[in-house]
Order: sequence, then structure tokens, then C-alpha cells
Amino acid sequence: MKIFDIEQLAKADKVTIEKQEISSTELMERAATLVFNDIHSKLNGAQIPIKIFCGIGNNGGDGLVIGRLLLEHGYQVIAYVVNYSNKRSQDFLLNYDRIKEVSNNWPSSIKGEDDFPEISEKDFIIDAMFGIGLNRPLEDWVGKLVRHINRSKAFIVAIDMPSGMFADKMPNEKRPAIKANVTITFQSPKLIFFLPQAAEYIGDLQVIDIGLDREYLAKTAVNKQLINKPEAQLLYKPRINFAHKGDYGHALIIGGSYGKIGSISLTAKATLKTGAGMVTIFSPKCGYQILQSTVPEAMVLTDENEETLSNIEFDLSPDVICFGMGAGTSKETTAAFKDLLINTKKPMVIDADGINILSKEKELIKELPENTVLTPHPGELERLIGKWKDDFDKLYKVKKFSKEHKLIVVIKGAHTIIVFNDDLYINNTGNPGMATAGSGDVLSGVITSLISQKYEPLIAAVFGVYLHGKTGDILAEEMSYEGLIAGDIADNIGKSFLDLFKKEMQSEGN
Ligand SMILES: NC(=O)C1=CN([C@@H]2O[C@H](COP(=O)(O)OP(=O)(O)OC[C@H]3O[C@@H](n4cnc5c(N)ncnc54)[C@H](O)[C@@H]3O)[C@@H](O)[C@H]2O)[C@@H](O)CC1
Ligand SMILES: [K+]
Repeated sequence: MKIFDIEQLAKADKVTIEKQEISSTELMERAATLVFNDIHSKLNGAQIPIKIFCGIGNNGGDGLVIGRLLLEHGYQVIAYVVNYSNKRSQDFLLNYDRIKEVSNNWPSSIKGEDDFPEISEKDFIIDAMFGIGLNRPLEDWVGKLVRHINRSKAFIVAIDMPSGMFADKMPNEKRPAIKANVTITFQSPKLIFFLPQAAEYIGDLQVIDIGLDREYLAKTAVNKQLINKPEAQLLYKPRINFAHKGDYGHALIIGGSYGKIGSISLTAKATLKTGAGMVTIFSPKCGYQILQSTVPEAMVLTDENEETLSNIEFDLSPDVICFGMGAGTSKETTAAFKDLLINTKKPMVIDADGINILSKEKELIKELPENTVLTPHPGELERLIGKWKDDFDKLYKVKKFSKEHKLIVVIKGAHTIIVFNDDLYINNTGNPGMATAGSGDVLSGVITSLISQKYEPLIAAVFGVYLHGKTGDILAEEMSYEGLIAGDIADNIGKSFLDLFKKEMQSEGN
């Protein structure tokens, strides 16, 4: 799914109004009716106090339409107009008149702190103060109202965006924004919704298709994509009949140290389970027996050193090399990694201590082959590119790093983001159950495996992250978040392939 910029969305509204020959009021009615339908289906007529905070622009207009529809369906609604400016939008004014027609309780106006209503924990709040039109800091008293609403602990549904949130700046103490339980957004999610620092403001995200002009949406180029099943399906390369294991490549997994052999064992297993034709593991000597018994399908080569890697020599020609899991960052391992980089120019995936070594020995970064995939978790990323001010600054720095070194960076997190040049691919699978030891080692194996099967490294990273997360989602349903461990993900990657083309269950009666 494309993720559009705010300007593109505003343009899409305009184009839609022209091409569908509808008024902006009709488009607002359409959008707000869809939100109403959703809320109505969940509340199902429940007589709970609903308080709607409306701005004076079109986001406020949405709030008034939702309020009118709720009143017409017998809900208890109080609408407030947050009077932060005198510049009311046309569609706000029109809908202000319309809501008066269905209720004697006219919307009351909030002009300052004295007008703040009491909000109980049991209230249901609809936040329609600001949407994508917010373009300057909130006035002091409006910020206070936002904090007042947040403090209430009431259930909050934000329309289009949590009010106070800018599309390109993180909320913070000085820049307050509504902390919604649910954000219902129109047509396209906004990038900020997927950044970790915004998570506590967004709550559960729902995207509503309000029927903006298909042609405009299809033609307009974006550099941000959300990866769901339809996008992942397009990345899959079907297998041919009569294939043999050579067709799916030979992956070499290098890493491990005394006490950390499990990491490469997980990576190797995931590489095989994702479909690589052959896997060889290179580890310190102490890994030999463990690896031969835990991953019998893989071949094992060992370093002359017992406990850490010191000299990575092999007499084979792998299609891809994955380096770093459990390797440590000792002097000798660093030297061995350096030799490996200088002597081989195979496609590479670098994880964990591989990234830590690159962070310490920055000149080694230029030895990485173009399109190498790096898979840092936040701590590793910070060591690699330095501290960032906020998540936007982080993305800026990673894009710069990617362009400068021609590398693909997989920023691991709740929504893992794959960065290549200025392009962002935001993954939408995965769950908190996957925050478990070794989950990253498995991901490296999945990506390595796809490269070995001749997927382009960027596609391998995007598709691999999707499959890894999807497997976690399928397993969490079977075994809970708590019960899920990395080995389960490695063992069950096949389920995410099966799921790719599985027909969704028809609802009963269909
Ligand atoms: N344009 C359309 O056709 C549609 C728009 N829709 C809604 O319209 C919203 C955008 O509406 P608007 O562009 O009117 O903007 P908003 O309603 O988000 O903001 C209201 C207005 O306040 C002003 N403003 C910005 N920052 C301010 C501040 N800090 N203090 C005081 N005033 C400030 C701006 O001039 C802005 O136009 C969307 O988020 C969505 O909710 C939906 O109804 C769908 C259709
Ligand atoms: K809002």
C-alpha cells in the first residue's frame, strides 16, 4: 500500500471532487459516514456518553457529521467546538447548521481553560480537532485541552490524525498530541504512524478507503510503501518443476563463539527452512558437534580456533554469505572479518556482531559489496550511525548512510523499516511475541536464504521481513505471544509461504 505525503492527499481530495463531480461537503459526508458505520458497529447502540471535540476546519466538520449520525441513531452525544480560530471552513459551517437540526443540544463552544468539560474514564471521546491541516504549534490553552483529554483515561478515537500531531514532527512534552486508543485515518496511513515514538499516540490503526480517485492514487509516485500480503504476493517467485538443489543456491553462514553457537544454529535452520538449496556453517571449533546435531542438513566447517573466529578460510563458492550472529568483536574476529571482506565479493547479509565490528572499524564499511543487507536492532543501529534526535532524524540518517555506502538497511522494530536510498518499505506483520532471543538470527537466515534463491537483495530484505513477521503472527495464534520462541519461527517459516496464497476463510453464510 502506498503511503502518501500530506500534500499528495490534499491534492487527491481535490482531484476526486473534480473527477467524481461531487462537492467537498459530499466527500466529507462520505468519509465521516464510513467512520460512523465503524463506530456504530462497535458500540452497537450502547448508551455511553460520547463527547466529540471538533475543530473549526474540515477535521471538525468530520466530527460534526459523525455527531449528527450518532444522534440520529439514538446515541448520547455532546459535541464541543474548540474555538481556536475564527476561520471556520465552509464545510464545517454547513455541518454546524445540520447538526443543530437533529438536536436541541447545540454544540457548546470551548474558548479557553474555563470552558473545559469534565471527562470521565467512562466517556467515549471522538477527537476531531485537527487533522492533516495542522501547520503551526497549538496555542497554549489548546495544548492544555489536549493534555486534559489525555489525562481523563477515557477511550479516545482520533479522526484522521491524533490532534496536535504533525505529519513530520514527533509529539513531545512541549508539542502535545492526543493519545488515541484508535486512530481512524482516511485513504492512506501517514508515515509517522509507523514510527516507534508515535506508537503511544496512534493506538490501533484503521485505514478507511474513502474512494479517492483511483487513477490519481495509482499514478502518483511515492517513496514509502506499507508491505502487507498483496505486496508480498507480488514478490514471491514460484518454484519450477524439475528443480534441483543447485537452483536454490548455497548459503554460507559465518558466526558463533563459545556459548553462542545457538545463534548460528538458528540462522542456518531458518536459511534451510526458507528454501536455500544448501547451507554451510563456518564456526569456531567448539561449534562442530552442536551444529552437526542441531542442524544435520547443513555442512559445518570450523575455524582453527576453539572458541572464536580467527581465520575464515573455505574452499567453496557460496551464492551469499551471512556474517555476524554470536561472533563477538574480539581483535582476532575483527581481523578475520576484515580479511573476509577484502577477499570475497559475494552478496552479503551482516547482522549483530558483524554490525558492531563495522561500527568500531568504520573504514571496513567501504569494503562491503554494493547492496549488502544490514539488519541492526536499535542499539546496533545507534552504534553504526550515531545518536538521533527523533525517529524522523533516524530515518534521515539511515537514508544518508544507505546512499553513501549503497547498502540496504533493515531497521528492526515493531514495524521493521527497510531503507534503500530514499525509499522506505514498512513492514506490517509481526507482533510483541517476536521480541524474544534469537528472533533476529532467524530473520538473517530468512533474508540470506532468499538471496541464495536469486531474489534481489532488496526484495529479499522486504519479503524476508514480511515472511518472518507473518510466521510470528500465525504462531502467536497457536501458541500465544509468551509461548513463542525463535526456534518456532525458524521451524515454521513454511506456514507463511502457504498463507501467501491461501484463500481467506469465507464468513459464515457466504
Ligand atoms: N478535503 C477533503 O475533501 C476532505 C477532508 N477531510 C478532513 O479534513 C481534514 C483536513 O482539514 P483542514 O485542511 O480544514 O484542516 P484541519 O481541520 O486539520 O485543521 C483546521 C485548520 O486550522 C488551521 N490551523 C492549523 N494549525 C493551527 C493551529 N495550531 N492553531 C490554529 N489553527 C490552526 C489551518 O488553517 C487548518 O486549515 C482532514 O484531516 C480530514 O479529517 C475529510 O472530510 C475527507 C475529505
Ligand atoms: K483528529
